[in-house]
Amino acid sequence: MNLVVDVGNTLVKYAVFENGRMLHDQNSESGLFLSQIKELFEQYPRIGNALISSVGKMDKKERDVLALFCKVHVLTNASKVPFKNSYATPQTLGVDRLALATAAFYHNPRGNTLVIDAGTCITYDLVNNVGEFVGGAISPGIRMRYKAMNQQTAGLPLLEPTEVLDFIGNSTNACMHSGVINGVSREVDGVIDQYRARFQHLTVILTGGDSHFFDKRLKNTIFANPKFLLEGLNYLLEYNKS
Ligand SMILES: Nc1ncnc2c1ncn2[C@@H]1O[C@H](COP(=O)(O)OP(=O)(O)O)[C@@H](O)[C@H]1O
Ligand SMILES: CC(C)(COP(=O)(O)O)[C@@H](O)C(=O)NCCC(=O)O
Repeated sequence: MNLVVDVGNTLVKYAVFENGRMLHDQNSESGLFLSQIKELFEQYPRIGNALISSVGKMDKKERDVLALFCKVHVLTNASKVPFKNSYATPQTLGVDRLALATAAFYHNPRGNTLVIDAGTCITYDLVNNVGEFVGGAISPGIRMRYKAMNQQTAGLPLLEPTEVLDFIGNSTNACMHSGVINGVSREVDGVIDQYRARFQHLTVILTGGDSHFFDKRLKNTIFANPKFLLEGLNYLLEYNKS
């Protein structure tokens, strides 16, 4: 059994796999993860290997505690990946994006795949039909846009994301929701169109904790897969075990 841990900039997500099948998955605020480890290993004592991917805050203590229970691998830019990495600065590429590209590669090995991950940031990652990660984009995430408007103005409140009824807002709150939610939907659709114009028969995967705020608004066809990154991590754990 494998345990994979994705430490993002907002949440820690983890999952237990056996023979490629996800048996359990959970979200946790970063401070809470440590207290959940013991319980997890009581429930799944056959976990033999764990892979940690972190672009957020996971300190050494958490890794050391995990290492008391099983063999721990840490995903780094030097880890083996099954695709060709053509990023010009592979040493600065987020390891979460390595996992997304790996999942794209295994799900669609001979096709062009764009993965959009709406988390703290929105990332776009393209793996082409010859198994090459070519890059993508990083843009501010949904909550980051709300926070930026609140923090960098004197008069705008901090809002929780919500459904937008019309793209024309008729109040401060409605205008902010339109700017963020309608704006992100337009951004994502526009970016997908750009990739479709360059890559034939493009498959688009949408994932990430904030994707549900705009997925229904997209005009492009996408496959929603909230567990895509965790699946990529399990592939990478198998690939790096030996
Ligand atoms: N328990 C939770 N605590 C905080 N945010 C949550 C929680 N459950 C879902 N979310 C949503 O998930 C988003 C984070 O998405 P995620 O893909 O986990 O980002 P990251 O990988 O950058 O940590 C948050 O912005 C929030 O809207
Ligand atoms: C872009 C990211 C901040 C996304 O992190 P997330 O929103 O998933 O928490 C992360 O992948 C990262 O720190 N990347 C390093 C820069 C790069 O990928 O080129």
